[in-house]
Amino acid sequence: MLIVADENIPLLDAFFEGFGEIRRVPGRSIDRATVGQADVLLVRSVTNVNRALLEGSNVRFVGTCTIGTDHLDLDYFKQAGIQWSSAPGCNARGVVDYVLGSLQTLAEIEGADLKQRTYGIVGAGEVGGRLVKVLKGLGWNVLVCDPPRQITEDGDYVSLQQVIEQCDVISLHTPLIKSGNCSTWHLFDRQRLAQLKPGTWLINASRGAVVDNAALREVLLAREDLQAVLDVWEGEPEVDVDLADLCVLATPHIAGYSLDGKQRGTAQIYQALCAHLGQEPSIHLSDLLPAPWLAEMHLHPETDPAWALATLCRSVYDPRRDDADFRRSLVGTVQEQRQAFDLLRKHYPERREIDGLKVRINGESAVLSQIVTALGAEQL
Ligand SMILES: NC(=O)c1ccc[n+]([C@@H]2O[C@H](COP(=O)([O-])OP(=O)(O)OC[C@H]3O[C@@H](n4cnc5c(N)ncnc54)[C@H](O)[C@@H]3O)[C@@H](O)[C@H]2O)c1
Ligand SMILES: O=C(O)[C@H](O)[C@H](O)COP(=O)(O)O
Repeated sequence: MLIVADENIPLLDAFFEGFGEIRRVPGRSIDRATVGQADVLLVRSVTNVNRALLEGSNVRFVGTCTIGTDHLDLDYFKQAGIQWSSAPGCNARGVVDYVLGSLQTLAEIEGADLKQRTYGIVGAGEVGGRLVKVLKGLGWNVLVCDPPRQITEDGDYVSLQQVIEQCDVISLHTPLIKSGNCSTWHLFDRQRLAQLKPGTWLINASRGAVVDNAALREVLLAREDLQAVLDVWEGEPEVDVDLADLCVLATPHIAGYSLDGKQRGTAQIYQALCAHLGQEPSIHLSDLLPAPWLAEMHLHPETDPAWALATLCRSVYDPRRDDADFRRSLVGTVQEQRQAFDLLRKHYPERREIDGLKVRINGESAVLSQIVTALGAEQL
């Protein structure tokens, strides 16, 4: 069996060498010639997989080690009888950590009290759902907008208009859907952006085109009260540098890039390929993930809760370093910037999720205990 795989998929040998030959290719270079003889194609989000790529090839299984599927032509797969799998939820916790770390930076810059703000989560699936749980666990005021879920489930959902009118912080976690009733392409267009409440913080770690980037640039120029955090960009790896300059935090699509999340993505696709081939999975991620660098923290029971929250969030992930690295890369020609965007992602430093962190409170403190539990760390 020949497996053609994006070279940036971690643990390729560990999970897939037993199936046959693995041919590693840069994701943006995967073309018809590369996949022609392949039986299995393993990609990340940068490879568009469609009829133009696959027609006439041997490929019968496509795996994407990502949550997003907007780079896959699923209608064509169905028509052509090609099996496929994504990795739902694999890096969702990494994105939650990114949002939490961003909130700490925003609060610091604005001198704001995070618990006094109203949060609007747009899209409450794998990522948004986990984020809602953490924010509600902290006792914060959260509004959730998810029209597709609202139609099929009971639950406390609000409209997008309510989010725009009532929320101080809006975090976007929808898929990129380009047509239909629940289209999210330019969900935040010029009109909606102009309606944001004074002082709103807008965070987008979903897909770039969920926000009209040109409109956001104009609105941010006109309204100094708004603050934006962008991890994803319309047209990435090309980035609107003027827009990046106007953001409080700007990062190169790394919100979900925890080591755990990336390796989990590979493991999920390995399991899906085993199922496709009717094999029992024999390789387990728990045997491969290294121990985290930071394993345990101790808190005095009288620790200031806001300091404890900030310290725990930032001990896991602080987006300011990624922001600084990214801003330094936004120089030179457009081609150089595109390459830098990909290189920052290819050589991303090790970052872990909070589940691996154990926290001991040296005495009784209900408020600290609530924070540790809400964040998802293990309280000793
Ligand atoms: N920046 C990153 O590194 C990163 C990492 C992981 C995921 N993502 C992206 O984040 C997004 C969310 O991922 P997920 O795993 O939570 O997806 P998901 O499919 O689990 O959840 C998406 C939710 O959005 C809802 N939704 C759909 N249309 C909507 C609309 N018009 N308005 C409001 N809600 C709507 C769906 O009902 C669903 O509950 C995706 O775009 C994914 O590609 C980005
Ligand atoms: O959809 C996802 O899972 C994320 O956006 C993921 O972080 C994309 O990363 P990539 O595949 O581009 O490396």
